[in-house]
Amino acid sequence: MAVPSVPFARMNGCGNEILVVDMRETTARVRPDAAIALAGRAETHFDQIMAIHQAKTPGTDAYVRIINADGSEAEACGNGTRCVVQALSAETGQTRFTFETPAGLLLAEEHEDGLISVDMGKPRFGWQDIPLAEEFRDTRAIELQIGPIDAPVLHSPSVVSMGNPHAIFWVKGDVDALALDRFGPILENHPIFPARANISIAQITSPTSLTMRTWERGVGLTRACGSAACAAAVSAARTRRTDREVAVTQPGGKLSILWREDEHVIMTGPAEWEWSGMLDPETGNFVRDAAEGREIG
Ligand SMILES: N[C@@H](CCC[C@H](N)C(=O)O)C(=O)O
Repeated sequence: MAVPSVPFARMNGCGNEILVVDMRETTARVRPDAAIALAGRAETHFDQIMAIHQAKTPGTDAYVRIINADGSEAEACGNGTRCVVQALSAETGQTRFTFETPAGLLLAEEHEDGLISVDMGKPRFGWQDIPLAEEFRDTRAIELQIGPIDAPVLHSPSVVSMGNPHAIFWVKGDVDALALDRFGPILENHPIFPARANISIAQITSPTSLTMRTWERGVGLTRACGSAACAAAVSAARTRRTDREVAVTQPGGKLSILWREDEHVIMTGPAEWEWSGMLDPETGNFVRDAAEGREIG
């Protein structure tokens, strides 16, 4: 039986390329093959698909699945969540949302200035939570390095779960100077990370700011990664490199991250709509809307 097409919007959060797909009127799912096909085309190339499904739990606004460009599913996506907020608030005027994801609940709010805050929950630091393949008592700096044994290029990352696994390598110099495209895939798939990991390199630029780049699990190099920004901010504060509130600069833009005293991490930043269309979630075939409308529903 043919699956009806569903509306989708091409958006970005600080340059993180997002397809917001509205699955609320169908029981179908975005198939991994369809995602891979969409990621492979220049026009619909994306880092994550945010598939919005009917809410499963009373009190929540939607159930959201997060699909990486390689068809794998992720537990968290900060930049994509802001895009979902913007798409739904454009449709309904609602500004506060509670989303359910496979990893739990996310609270989000659009502010008057258009910026969007997402409560990304509490970071987890236990080695089984991240997860790591073996016990590390101190996850502020684990024994892992890349490059010659006596002159490693990258070493001793902080590791943390923001719902999804992150490793942050601290560097003194320019984050653009390192070949993350070469080291990223090796580290993402390193045996120490049984669920793979998002790999970032970060430079502290002041007690309230850092600059970073990320090799995303299931994607590759991205212009921004919200959960990685949270992971870096939390790890920087935890290792006394910065305060608990920092401005994070990534190639695609800036995010503000606050690690509150109650341990919740609040990420604030923009989301941008680009264009809309209709999509077959089983094949990845799509048509662009002729008239550039604003809503996805
Ligand atoms: N871009 C996202 C993170 C997406 C998920 C990640 N690739 C994973 O597999 O964990 C963000 O903004 O957080």
